[in-house]
Amino acid sequence: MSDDQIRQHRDAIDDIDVQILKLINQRAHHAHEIGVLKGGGLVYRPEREAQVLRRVKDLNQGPLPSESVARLFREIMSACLSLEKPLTIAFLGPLGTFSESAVVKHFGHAAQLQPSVSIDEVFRQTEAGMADYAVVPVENSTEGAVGRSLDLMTQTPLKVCGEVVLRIHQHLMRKRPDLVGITRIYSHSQSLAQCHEWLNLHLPNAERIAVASNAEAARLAAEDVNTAAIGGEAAAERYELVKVVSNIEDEPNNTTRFLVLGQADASRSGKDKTSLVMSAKNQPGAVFQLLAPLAENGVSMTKLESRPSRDGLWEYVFFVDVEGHRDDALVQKAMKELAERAVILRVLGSYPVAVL
Ligand SMILES: C=C(O[C@@H]1C=C(C(=O)O)C=C[C@H]1O)C(=O)O
Repeated sequence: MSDDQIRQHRDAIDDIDVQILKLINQRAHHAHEIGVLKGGGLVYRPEREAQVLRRVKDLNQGPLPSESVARLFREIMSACLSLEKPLTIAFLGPLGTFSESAVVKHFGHAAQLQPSVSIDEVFRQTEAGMADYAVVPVENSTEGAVGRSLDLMTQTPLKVCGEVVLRIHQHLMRKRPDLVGITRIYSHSQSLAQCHEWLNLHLPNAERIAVASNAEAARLAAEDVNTAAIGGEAAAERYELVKVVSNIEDEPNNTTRFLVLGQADASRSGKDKTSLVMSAKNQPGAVFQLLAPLAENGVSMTKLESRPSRDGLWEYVFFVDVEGHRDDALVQKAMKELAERAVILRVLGSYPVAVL
């Protein structure tokens, strides 16, 4: 291709960029006007954002992949929303954790990050209004439930208004670019567990030390050349460590699911989920009977998780996710019947199925 042809294409791109810039700012103007009309009420509307993202994915005819288009619009909306009001999001810090990646994936880069020292603190700050939303991990495809998040979910007045599904890649990182002389490996207990087989095979003699977060692990590994950390890309970058071996997670489809909590849940988006927590009487067949109204009303269950109840020995609470919104007729009917059978039934919130 000649220089002349390249110049023609670049001229075309320059013209298009002028139009894109103008259109994005027109969009931002409308978002700002909507913000004024909301009059200080809730500015972030998860159901609308999910609809915008689904629509552009459906309309997209390429050559850009729909996932890329959705990511671009995620950032455009993030910037537009910050004109209405910048959102502050609490998550398990420090910076460099997978929770931070989940926040950015869901809210875009215009959101203000508020790293907290523990999952308890994430809930507390959001409940106290020091953060607009909380993002907490609830389950990992390899390791199962994140107990602390679930326990806190039963007590909080916050509502679930979204979910984030994040593909997790774990890397072995340290100051040196090789595996020589590693005596200790730091990581969060979940990450250590997710890389258990790889560690048994490649570093069987190194001591495994569980610490509060992967970012904390990376910080410790940066201080001592005889140690290593396991964590994500963000942790390696933040502490300037070499990724000696990438993708060491035992399960190739390793994903973590996070929930977004705020003062209210979401309205219907057309493709929603509802999270419930309930407890059954301590008698044979109780769980089966408890859940029967879901099947009888054709409401699909996407998750069932049990946790020991904290106020009764050998009593259990159940976390159940169902397809549909709490305003859907069949979901309402099923919940009414569930409420008659359960000792406790609480709706944690309805929210759009993750789009990104
Ligand atoms: C503009 C609005 O406010 C926010 C920004 C949105 C956008 O940029 O499209 C969508 C939903 C809201 O989170 C709206 O409610 O429509």
